Amino acid sequence: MALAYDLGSKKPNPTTLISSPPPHQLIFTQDELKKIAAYKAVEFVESGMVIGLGTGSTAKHAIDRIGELLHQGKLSNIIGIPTSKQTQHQAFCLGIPVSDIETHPVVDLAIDGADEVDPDMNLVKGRGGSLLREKMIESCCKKFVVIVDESKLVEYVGGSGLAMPVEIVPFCWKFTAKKLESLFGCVAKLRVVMNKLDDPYVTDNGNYIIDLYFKKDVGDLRVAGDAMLRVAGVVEHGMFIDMATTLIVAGEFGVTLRNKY
Ligand SMILES: O=C[C@H](O)[C@H](O)[C@H](O)COP(=O)(O)O
Repeated sequence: MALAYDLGSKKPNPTTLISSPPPHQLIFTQDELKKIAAYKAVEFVESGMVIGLGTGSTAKHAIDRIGELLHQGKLSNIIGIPTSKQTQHQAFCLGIPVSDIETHPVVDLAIDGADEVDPDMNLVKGRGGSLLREKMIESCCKKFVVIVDESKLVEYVGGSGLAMPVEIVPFCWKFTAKKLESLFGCVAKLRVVMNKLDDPYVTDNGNYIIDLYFKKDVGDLRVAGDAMLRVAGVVEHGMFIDMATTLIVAGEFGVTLRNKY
């Protein structure tokens, strides 16, 4: 075992390198790295577990793998809790039995991707539009395994310069967007359907997404998150603060695994 990089964090680094790149280094595509991280996470899945099934291109690989292991008889009695309609459909197609957190309020393990991961394992999620259901499910799981390729690692939340998604109610959305802009000095854009610039993107919950673009670090994440939630019209934000318990990163250096708790 060897210790891996820590992205400049001053804290002791508990990251463990669990596999090294092959001697004649292969170049993996980003999707291959996502798949490597996803397969590693599925090693945590045991028969009889209730599993939170994430959303997005990385989580998709994990769900495919769970379906494969079920069909091979290597896993049994799994119950999946999908974090989106898209994931529910995937689980259905793979024959993974599904439920929800009303019927199964205790989730053993959730596996999901992320858009950004900071050195404290705080996340940005929701660029795929599923942040609300993800947060509802992943906040009640015993273990939350986040799977990413190395491109998702940032020095601070918002550090990629890309969107920080916020789910809002459609009613007077421009008013809510302006409030968020003036509160944080950021740029707020309504998410629209790809190739249909006049059609707002509508979440599984019938809401809109406002993407915030910050010019600098938002500072204390809890303070910023609480301030967002105090804006009437905001349903939830995409910062997942202190929720991830395990982080699996796949990169050209190999795969690292880091436990927070
Ligand atoms: O709403 C989408 C989710 O938060 C995804 O987990 C996140 O956007 C990462 O997606 P991907 O694995 O496709 O990069």
